[in-house]
Amino acid sequence: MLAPRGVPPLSPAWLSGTPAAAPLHTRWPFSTSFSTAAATPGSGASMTGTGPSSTAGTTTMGPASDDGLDPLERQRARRAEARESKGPMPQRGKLVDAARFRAAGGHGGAGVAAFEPVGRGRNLAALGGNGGPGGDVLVRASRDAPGLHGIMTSVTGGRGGPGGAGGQSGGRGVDRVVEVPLGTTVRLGADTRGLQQQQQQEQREQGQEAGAGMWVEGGEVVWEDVPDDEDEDEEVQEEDGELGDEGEELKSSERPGSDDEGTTIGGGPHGGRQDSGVEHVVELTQHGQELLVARGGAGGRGNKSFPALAGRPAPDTSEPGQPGELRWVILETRLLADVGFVGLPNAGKSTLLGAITAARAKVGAYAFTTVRPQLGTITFEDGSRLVTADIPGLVQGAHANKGRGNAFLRHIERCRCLAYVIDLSGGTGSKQGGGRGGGRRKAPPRRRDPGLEEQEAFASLGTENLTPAEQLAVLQDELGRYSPRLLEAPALVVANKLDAVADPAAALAELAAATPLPIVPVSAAGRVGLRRLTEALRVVVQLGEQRKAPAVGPN
Ligand SMILES: Nc1nc2c(ncn2[C@@H]2O[C@H](COP(=O)(O)OP(=O)(O)OP(=O)(O)O)[C@@H](O)[C@H]2O)c(=O)[nH]1
Ligand SMILES: [Mg+2]
Repeated sequence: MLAPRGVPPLSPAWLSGTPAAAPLHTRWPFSTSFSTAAATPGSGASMTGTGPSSTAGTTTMGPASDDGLDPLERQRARRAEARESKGPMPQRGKLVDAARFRAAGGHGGAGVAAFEPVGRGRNLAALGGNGGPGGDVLVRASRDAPGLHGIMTSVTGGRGGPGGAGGQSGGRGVDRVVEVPLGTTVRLGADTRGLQQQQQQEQREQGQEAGAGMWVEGGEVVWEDVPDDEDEDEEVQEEDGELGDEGEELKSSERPGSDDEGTTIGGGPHGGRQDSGVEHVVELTQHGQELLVARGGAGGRGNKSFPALAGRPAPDTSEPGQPGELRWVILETRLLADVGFVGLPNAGKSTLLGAITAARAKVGAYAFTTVRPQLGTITFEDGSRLVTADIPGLVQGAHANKGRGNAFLRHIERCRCLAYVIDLSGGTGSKQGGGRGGGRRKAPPRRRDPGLEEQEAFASLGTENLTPAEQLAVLQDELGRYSPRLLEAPALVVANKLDAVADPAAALAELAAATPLPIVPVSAAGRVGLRRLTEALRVVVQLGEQRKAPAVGPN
């Protein structure tokens, strides 16, 4: 079946006043010549893929000294240190547009009881210092944060240092910062530790708990009913475990307005269902904007801070530090990637993602090998980064939800720029080329998702029967019918499978005649033209940003 004609012409307004009919588009600041002989693996960009990188604690700090801590507290400190030394627990490289982590303010340092002889040694003065406050956990918006896919599952502020003899106060615990992309919505759950303490306080006030309070034991104040935060930690850890290989990515039922894919957030930060217990919703839009999500606990008082009564021995009372706030933090971002790969099934999108980033998306010579968007990061020599998303293949009728097209179109909507990935060998009758599996077609593996059976019914709608220009027409038609705004996104065309075409120049010229968009010829499998492609993607994103600039000004 041929693609529908009469696709609305793309407006190349963002490429000011340039001719549209050149066979290869020379207006780009990179060369459009190509050679099938010279493989250009990678690019000036290094391929960092989807590795964890977005969470940045400013520093980590174990307990400075356990002096003055009781054995239980020392054990906790050791365990906390061991947990810290394990480093971040990255989430897997697949799409994450919502993530959740547990934020725990650092435990306050213990105050100490210490004495100094006064009056020819006959009396003792109390000189035990206060413990330092625990470090806070903050969420900071950064234009360099690649996405939410590297967020740690649990972030704990540094522990406050214990007070010292001689009246010295303990040091402040180190703050931990989680970096998120601009436009991330942060939803803060209730402070579970605070709530627990509040409940216990209420129970005490109602007299249900006789004898609740504090007493001095072995020179230290013991608080009755202070919750055992270590046990609480264990509970949370178990909960982490239950999330299994989904990491902390939210289940769709936990997200406001999420679709069956579990990846799209509808209704905006305030439009969706409120998660129970969620107290605050804040959107971080400015680079460097910070939100304190869990405050560190107060340091305990040393005995120098307790009143000395005349004629009585110096007070030997000191307090342990207070635990920090503990709450779930839910992060959501609407922007999925800088560039989305849009193409029919089998066009080679996943192969391309794997070739220009370190992401290892599954590749197969059958339609719908990719069932969920995959992310990869290109890191350029100057340190700048681009996040690319491999979106599952679209079929004709996607706008009417054929082949689960709506879910995929929603992902496309959330990409800054688009790269139409076209199989240059399509519709030529040639049987070479990976589009046809290089002659060997693998059977689709068993998949867990029952909805995919429907997709398999569309397996014949890959690139096989359509010429490059027809593929592009189908894609643009589907995007335009779903949302005309999608056709205004900055875009380029990636003419893939160059190696599988007998006369690439003719095929490219034919494609160029059908679109004003820049065309970058590549062979993802042969690793040809990849450097030029990554540079071109960077230009598209930059041009998109320039174009956007006046639009965001005051109107
Ligand atoms: N000859 C040739 N084959 C390629 C090239 N790029 C991809 N292929 C083959 O094309 C087939 C489909 O590749 P994928 O990367 O899985 O295609 P896709 O667009 O991700 O497909 P879906 O996930 O189903 O949408 C595989 O057999 C690849 O080996 C290329 O540059 N040249
Ligand atoms: Mg794929």
